[in-house]
Amino acid sequence: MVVLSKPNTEQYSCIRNSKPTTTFLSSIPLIDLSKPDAKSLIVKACEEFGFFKVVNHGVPMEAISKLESEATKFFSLPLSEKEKAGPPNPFGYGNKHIGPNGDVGWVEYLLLTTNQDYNSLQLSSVSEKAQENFRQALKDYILAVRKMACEILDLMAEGLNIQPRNVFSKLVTDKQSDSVFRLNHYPPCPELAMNGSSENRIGFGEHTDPQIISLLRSNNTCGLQISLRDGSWISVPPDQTSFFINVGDSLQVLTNGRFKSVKHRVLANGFKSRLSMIYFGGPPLNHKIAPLPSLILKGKESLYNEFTWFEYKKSAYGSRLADNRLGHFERIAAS
Ligand SMILES: C=C1C[C@]23C[C@@]1(O)CC[C@H]2[C@@]12CC[C@H](O)[C@@](C)(C(=O)O1)[C@H]2[C@@H]3C(=O)O
Ligand SMILES: O=C(O)CCC(=O)C(=O)O
Ligand SMILES: [Fe+2]
Repeated sequence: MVVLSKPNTEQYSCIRNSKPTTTFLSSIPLIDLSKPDAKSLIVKACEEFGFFKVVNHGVPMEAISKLESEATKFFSLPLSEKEKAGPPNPFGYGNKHIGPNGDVGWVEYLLLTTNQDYNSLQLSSVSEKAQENFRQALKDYILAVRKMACEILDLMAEGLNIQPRNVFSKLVTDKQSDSVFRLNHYPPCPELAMNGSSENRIGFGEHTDPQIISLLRSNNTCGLQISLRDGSWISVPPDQTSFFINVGDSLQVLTNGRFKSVKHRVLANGFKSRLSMIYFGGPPLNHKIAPLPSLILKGKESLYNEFTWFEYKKSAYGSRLADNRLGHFERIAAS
């Protein structure tokens, strides 16, 4: 069992009597990637929610199970062993502290750059063989999930009627792509189990993802919520056989606000641990991000000032999780 060092309960955000947090949205957009209507349904989902669920995704169940089992082994190590892979600056093992600006959550994680030479990744002092198994599982999984990311990004371009078809996917296939991979482990939170109270505790605080696209797979433990435009929070029923896709801030800009970067968060659970694996597809650091000209509608203007991914990341790392990071780059409309 993973024991997190004793929490200072004051640090954690609790949510009581907020707008409904337990509603399960019966209609989270569901996309079957093998169906011909996938592209139009993806565009609709990105416009309405910035979020959808994918089946027939092509990621082999074997790659998923292998990584899940390696990650479970890693998070089961004693804290002192895991800490050998930390602190996260920004990459490495982290525990409760998220990012450099004081955010905390009931979570431990491993954050990696996908450009990493995994052979140099020292995960802990466990045997070389065990480390090699973990590295291989990471490589296989990331390769498969990046393929799916490209397929989805190509379908988005097709659905938006823009060319070339790889206008979005080429940013994540680029050798210099600044993509990130994250394993999050949310241990059961004993206080929630004891109280039997209606209180919730934050596992991972509300935020939008800064990159282009995020592909999330979790075990069967609930906790993920998305925010709707009216400010209400919707619980996403877990499904370990599917993937959940988020539009990131950069894709919102590339589409001039047509696709919405979805605000989301994770609530801790009193009884079950949650394990999630997220691939964040990002562009090369020097890539200039601005609305694609073909997506600026006639008579409309760009809603954003151009910035490089490096500039956006730098600004993001100076922000708190819940901050509106895109706000700094919004263009003030000329009156
Ligand atoms: C508080 C922070 C953590 C974060 C960097 C930031 O300063 C603001 C964005 C956060 C986020 C959210 C999505 C991803 O999990 C993440 C890796 C990312 O790219 O932006 C995290 C950052 C992090 O945990 O380092
Ligand atoms: O762990 C999860 O389920 C989601 C976490 C998340 O949103 C993130 O790491 O950016
Ligand atoms: Fe996220």
